[in-house]
Amino acid sequence: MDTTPLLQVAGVSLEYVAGSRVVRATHRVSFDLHAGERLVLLGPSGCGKSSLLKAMGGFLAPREGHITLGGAPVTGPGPDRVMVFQEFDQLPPWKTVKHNVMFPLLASGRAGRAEAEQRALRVLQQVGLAHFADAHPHMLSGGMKQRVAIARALAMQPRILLMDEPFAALDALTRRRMQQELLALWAQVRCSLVFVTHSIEEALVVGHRIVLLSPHPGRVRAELHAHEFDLDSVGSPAFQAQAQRIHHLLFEETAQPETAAA
Ligand SMILES: Nc1ncnc2c1ncn2[C@@H]1O[C@H](COP(=O)(O)OP(=O)(O)OP(=O)(O)O)[C@@H](O)[C@H]1O
Repeated sequence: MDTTPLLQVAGVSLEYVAGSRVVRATHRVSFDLHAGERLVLLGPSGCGKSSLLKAMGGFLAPREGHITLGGAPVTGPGPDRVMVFQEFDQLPPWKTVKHNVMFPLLASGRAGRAEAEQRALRVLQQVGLAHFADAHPHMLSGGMKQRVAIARALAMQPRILLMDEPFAALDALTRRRMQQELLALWAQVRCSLVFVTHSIEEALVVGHRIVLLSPHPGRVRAELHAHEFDLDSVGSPAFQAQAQRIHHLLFEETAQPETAAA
């Protein structure tokens, strides 16, 4: 793995202004993302995980601190960073599955029609939905819709895939299967991934590294390695011990910020 960070989040505070009220979502958060790394942002509801993804996506400018991608400041959205959301309705319902996948390629000018179609069919094959290319989203299950959203993101061949609790609305079995599929897909494409969750187990399975955020406004409480864990290690003593440790760090209100390696 390259040692120069691909993305740097340095001392980033994020705020929302609603009338005269200012809501601070994160306070001086710093972490790096390396090329080909799977990084998880884990923390309780409201700690600013989604806000950090928005900022990395270029949709929210830091109030203080800065975000750089390949050494250049992030000043807005770009096709090098794509987002996958939790909601099943992120696919325009009037477009077929194939056209949903082709749309960002065409809209961003990344590909002409023939290449967009070719890429769409290839990624749909990768996510096991080649037979549903001409179906409309309402004909798909929640898991299938999320597969289309992932295919649409991967078709863009982004440098960074930003995923905001993509499996949180799925039943437990489907969620497990989707985690497995995501890891298999990642092994093929090896793009950099930032994955937001508030599930400790999911964080350990998906992440090479976990940035643990404290409650609102989010601060970095700890950084932990999770390279050694996958779906097969769920339930093992080492997995349980690391899950316990994270649980303790998340819920121990008096704990001081620390940097910890597993
Ligand atoms: N558009 C907005 N306007 C005002 N405040 C906002 C807005 N979006 C988020 N916030 C506030 O910023 C804080 C962080 O929200 P954010 O959604 O980033 O947290 P989160 O960790 O992703 O939460 P969850 O896990 O519940 O999705 C919260 O206090 C939230 O109320």
